[in-house]
Amino acid sequence: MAEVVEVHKDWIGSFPSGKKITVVFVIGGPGSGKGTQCAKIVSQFGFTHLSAGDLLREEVKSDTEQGTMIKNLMHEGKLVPSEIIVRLLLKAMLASGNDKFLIDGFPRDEENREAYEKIINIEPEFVLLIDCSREEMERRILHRNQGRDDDNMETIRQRFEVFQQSTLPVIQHYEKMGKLRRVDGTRQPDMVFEDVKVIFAQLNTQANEGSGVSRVQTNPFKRWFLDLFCGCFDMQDRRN
Ligand SMILES: Nc1ncnc2c1ncn2[C@@H]1O[C@H](COP(=O)(O)OP(=O)(O)O)[C@@H](O)[C@H]1O
Ligand SMILES: Nc1ccn([C@@H]2O[C@H](COP(=O)(O)OP(=O)(O)O)[C@@H](O)[C@H]2O)c(=O)n1
Repeated sequence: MAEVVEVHKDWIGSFPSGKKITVVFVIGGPGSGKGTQCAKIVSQFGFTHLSAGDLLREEVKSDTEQGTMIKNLMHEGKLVPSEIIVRLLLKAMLASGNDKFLIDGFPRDEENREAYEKIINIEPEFVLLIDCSREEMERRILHRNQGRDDDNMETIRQRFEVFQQSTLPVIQHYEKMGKLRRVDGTRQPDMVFEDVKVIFAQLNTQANEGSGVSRVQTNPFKRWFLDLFCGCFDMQDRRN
């Protein structure tokens, strides 16, 4: 008789053990340009972009009780329970097959962060904060024209409130850990990306240094000096 294996109903899956998974959180006020910068990061650095807001909007389309609950909370500019968003993130991460993730619009509060640590628990490499003035964010949202139910003055006010009250403690947490990377998001998108690029390029350098790639290969000057030095002593095969 076949053995009956009871699978826990909430089980989503897990990453293969030993595989290095890179996570970067992207946070900022509503309309600060998170989605805009994430699109640029994806095309240049090969990350999978997961927008917490987009995953929730997708869930709203499913005609379920949970979908209706999420729809109402988003319409009011309030946060959806953390466990829901963390499970949606994990599902999307596993489905992507990638190992580099940009998680946009998350964590929005300490509860989000704790649920992530409990369920996914992959330490972010760093947290990119896009800084922008409230007036500029408001102007951008009101011109966004994506037909979003929450892009109206009353909901925008509540979303700013949530950012001030709930997201700032998360920012302070990562700042204390030395993980916060702040960029000035009030400038044109390409100008903002110039700074973002420098931050992500450092991540690539760290990865090379931590992998089997020779450190010497990452620095052309060192490479040139060692070639010269080794050439003098006929050490061509031992230089790395
Ligand atoms: N640096 C920028 N300067 C001017 N407009 C921007 C900039 N970044 C984004 N936008 C525009 O502002 C709106 C909000 O940007 P978006 O990336 O959707 O923000 P978020 O994901 O943070 O809510 C969009 O219409 C976008 O095209
Ligand atoms: N971690 C998250 C992210 C978004 N959300 C909900 O999704 C809404 C839209 O988030 P978003 O990231 O798409 O948009 P912005 O407010 O950043 O423009 C928020 O106002 C929340 O209602 C959430 O509850 N929890």
